[in-house]
Amino acid sequence: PSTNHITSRKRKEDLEVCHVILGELEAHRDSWPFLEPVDRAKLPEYFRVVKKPMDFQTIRCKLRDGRYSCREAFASDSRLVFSNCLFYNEDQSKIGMAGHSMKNFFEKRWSELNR
Ligand SMILES: CO[C@H](O)CCc1ccc(O)cc1
Repeated sequence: PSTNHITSRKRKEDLEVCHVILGELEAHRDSWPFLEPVDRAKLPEYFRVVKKPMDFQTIRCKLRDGRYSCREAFASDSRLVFSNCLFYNEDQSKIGMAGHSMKNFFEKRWSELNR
């Protein structure tokens, strides 16, 4: 089969993995700080320090709009959610602890689905 046939099957497999993981991230009990973009009106200073804000709703829209070329691009945005959180919040804060929990959950599931 031609290479683009292979790449399109690989791309379909990649997108399925992303849908599975994103669904689990959204359903996780500790996902609450990350479900929607940080509110620029409520927290303007957040956008002065966090250069690349990211959240699960934005990732869902990008996935739906076919804006992830491969599973690694999806993983990169997912990891951005957690690195932003741990940059902005103390480790022992409620949101900091949620960030650690979600990062650990993501990396565990990511390694399981990419074995
Ligand atoms: C994903 O949430 C962001 O890290 C902002 C966290 C935050 C929001 C309100 C506050 O009073 C403090 C931290």
